Amino acid sequence: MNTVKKIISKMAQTVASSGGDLARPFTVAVEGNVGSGKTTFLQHFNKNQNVAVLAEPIDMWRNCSSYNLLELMYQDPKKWSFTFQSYVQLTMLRQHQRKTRQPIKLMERSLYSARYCFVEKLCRDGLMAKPSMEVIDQWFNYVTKLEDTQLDLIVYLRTSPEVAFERILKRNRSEERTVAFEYIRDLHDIHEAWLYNKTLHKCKAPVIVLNADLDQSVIEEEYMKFEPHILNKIPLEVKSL
Ligand SMILES: Nc1ncnc2c1ncn2[C@@H]1O[C@H](COP(=O)(O)OP(=O)(O)OP(=O)(O)O)[C@@H](O)[C@H]1O
Repeated sequence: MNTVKKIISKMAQTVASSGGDLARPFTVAVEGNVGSGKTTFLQHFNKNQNVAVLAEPIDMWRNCSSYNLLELMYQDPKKWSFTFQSYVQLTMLRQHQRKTRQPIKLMERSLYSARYCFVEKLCRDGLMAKPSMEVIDQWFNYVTKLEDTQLDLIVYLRTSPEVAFERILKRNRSEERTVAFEYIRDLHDIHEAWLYNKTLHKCKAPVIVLNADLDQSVIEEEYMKFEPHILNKIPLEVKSL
């Protein structure tokens, strides 16, 4: 056996004995406003056998030992936001740490959008008390230093707030019936500041921006344009945001 074959064979044995979980996979977070089409985007990659697709743990938020934390948060944000965000942080951390056999991991949202977009919004609206923010932040700072929580790429599904809001109205999710356009507009502005204008918070991963206003009938073409980067076939230059 030549040397290269020996190395490959040794690597294969090591991977097999470790259950396929050697290094952190190439990790991509799919971000964008509520209603931006993250689910549709993930479905496109679901068929690829090199990609582990991790949907947002929204079902867990709706059923935490039978409590619907998402609904409680929308009904009374002042009372329930800390509880909800604590649980979001825990469930997101689990997603980041989930072992996968595939070399690419595509996550719907991340610890980062929870903190930089949603907690940011609660803070701006005065809906989360300062001591609660401090606890969320200390947890966040601690867990985002772990190797498992690092991101290699962010895909930003960029929509106009009007389109996102229209989609939310159309899907008619029961917990979201009280969502106002202003909420979506503010979340849009925060996503823009974080991922487009890069004026809010630091993040080490490069960002790909997709036009997610496009109709479902043509959006596949937009996905295909960026697919080689998402599948890490053409790595993007790493720049600090
Ligand atoms: N960290 C968070 N804090 C508060 N609410 C959150 C948080 N993450 C998600 N949500 C809420 O959970 C619901 C799901 O929103 P999200 O944008 O994550 O997915 P989505 O709208 O189902 O995705 P898409 O429509 O892009 O496929 C929304 O009602 C959103 O407001």
